[in-house]
Amino acid sequence: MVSTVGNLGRIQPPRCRQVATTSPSPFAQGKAYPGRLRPPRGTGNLGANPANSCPLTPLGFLERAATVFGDCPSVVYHDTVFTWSQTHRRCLRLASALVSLGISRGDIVSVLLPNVPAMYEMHFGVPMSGAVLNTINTRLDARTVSVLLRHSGSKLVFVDPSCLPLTRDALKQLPPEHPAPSVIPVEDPHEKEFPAAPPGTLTYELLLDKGDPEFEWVRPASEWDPMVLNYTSGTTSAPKGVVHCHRGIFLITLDWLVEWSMPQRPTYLWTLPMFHANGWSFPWGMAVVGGTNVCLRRVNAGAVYATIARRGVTHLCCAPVVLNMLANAPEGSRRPLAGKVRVLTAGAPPPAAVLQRAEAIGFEISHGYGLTETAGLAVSCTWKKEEWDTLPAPERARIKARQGVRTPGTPDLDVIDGETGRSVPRDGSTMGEIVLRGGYVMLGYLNDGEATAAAIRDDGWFYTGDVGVMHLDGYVEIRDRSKDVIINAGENISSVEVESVLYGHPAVNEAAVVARPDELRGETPCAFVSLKEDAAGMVTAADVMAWCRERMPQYMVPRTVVFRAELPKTSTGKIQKYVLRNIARDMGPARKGDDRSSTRV
Ligand SMILES: Nc1ncnc2c1ncn2[C@@H]1O[C@H](COP(=O)(O)OP(=O)(O)OP(=O)(O)O)[C@@H](O)[C@H]1O
Repeated sequence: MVSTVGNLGRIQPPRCRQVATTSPSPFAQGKAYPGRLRPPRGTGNLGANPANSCPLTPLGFLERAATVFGDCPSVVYHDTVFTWSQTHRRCLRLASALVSLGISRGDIVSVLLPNVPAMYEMHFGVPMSGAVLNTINTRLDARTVSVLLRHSGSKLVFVDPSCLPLTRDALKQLPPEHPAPSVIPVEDPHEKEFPAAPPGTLTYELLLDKGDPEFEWVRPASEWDPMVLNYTSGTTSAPKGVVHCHRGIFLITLDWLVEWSMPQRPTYLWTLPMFHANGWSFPWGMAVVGGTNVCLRRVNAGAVYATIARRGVTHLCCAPVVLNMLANAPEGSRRPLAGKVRVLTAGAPPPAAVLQRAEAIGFEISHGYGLTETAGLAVSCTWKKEEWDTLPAPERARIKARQGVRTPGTPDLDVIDGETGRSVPRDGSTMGEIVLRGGYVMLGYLNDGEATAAAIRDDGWFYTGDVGVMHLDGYVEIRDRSKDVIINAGENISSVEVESVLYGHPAVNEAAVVARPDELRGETPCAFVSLKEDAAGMVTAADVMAWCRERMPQYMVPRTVVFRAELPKTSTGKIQKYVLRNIARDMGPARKGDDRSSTRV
């Protein structure tokens, strides 16, 4: 059992590709990596020195925001509005109060909160105490929360009133010898349904009252010090504990402000849960640009459209499932967009049809790709305005559905053949594993050296486990997760490609394609489909197959179509393909003639 993440930290720099040089570098004697730091003495000793080697950390963004944007709104929730100088002081109070509770450098502090102001403050206040922030997905079940609390050795948990029963159940499931973390409730005066904490309870606001707003926050001793611990979504296996350091978070935060051309003082709507890979680094990013963080406890189409209109939202991030919800929202809950709303979507493949529908409503969409292990998005479908803006809408959407190129902060990205380790040809069809390297790749998985070594290999690449192709223009496109590829008589079928055709069907709301065992061909595609409300019962499996047959090679056409009212999703909104795969497997091998039958499970 651990209570700190001291076992992760600075590792050997990877062996990167060397650039051939013909003349000796004038800086040959400088140090490539900070070793023992000395003050510079003459030109022969250039390199790292105490003035250029102070640890990079995103925490300093807050102090700067208080100076530059002090009176501007920082966090908005219902009728509560904080300014940047208030947020700065509240985070210092939080940090100092944690220290006075005995929290020290490297301890884990967990958080079970939706997107409320306290959740925003945790992203600064917790690491400013020297602790490591662990945001836990509020939609998990008690058993999983218990596993995570035990695995992380968390010392303290901040809990939303809606998650208190869940937390109590989770704590009950901890083994008797495991020290239970202290629980601090975070009350929400805007939600009348939650009873007030019993008198004498140390709540979040009472804790802040005890804190010192002038606190000298605990700076990292090294930029490699762990700062956050995030568990993966558990789409393919049990969630893994990903640890990131100050340096990595600093780099990815600035990277995305550049890549998304973020202006000063945006109005940013929190539709993406901050517990999901720290909201792709935008909690820290908003402090850089003095944005207004508009918090939303519950995300549904009506609330999102209403908040966009009321607050003049300019930016939001969301998974494709939320984009689909906004695009398919019935007229009643949709409102016309008064201004430009820029949306960044990632987390799962966004079908071209969904992108097209959302853009038709007026959203300006960017698409990125990343993993919990990369602290956010490492790849972006960077838009070539002059070249692509004039294309017809379906073509634009098809191009935008590709995951794209490395962001400015990603030094290297490739798609490689698993056996030879060589780059696949740029032909848009040869599949390989997507690999990358960059300063924000995780330190590793907490207490899991084996999984860390499998993901970060001696060849200097981080292996994503995603299967993709490289297009002629250097843009990458995901074809599947390695576990989701369907192998049909030796031919690889990308489930994502089949899904994107299904999403084009006017009656389809959601679609997921998995492998079903097949007597003759090994595996065949099995499509699970939910229909839009007004199309329920109007479409048959044969209709769906006919739609596919007209748009893809015969071997890719689903041999089985299963209609469901809703598809099972992970707590981060990803369709749980392993659940569907089990259903398809339990259906038994597909036999000749099955493709004429309509299936309803
Ligand atoms: N734009 C995108 N297009 C396609 N897939 C994406 C995109 N962005 C992210 N993904 C998928 O999400 C994965 C990263 O998700 P995350 O880190 O939340 O955990 P998970 O991989 O879903 O869970 P686990 O690793 O526990 O199975 C990527 O490996 C990729 O498969």
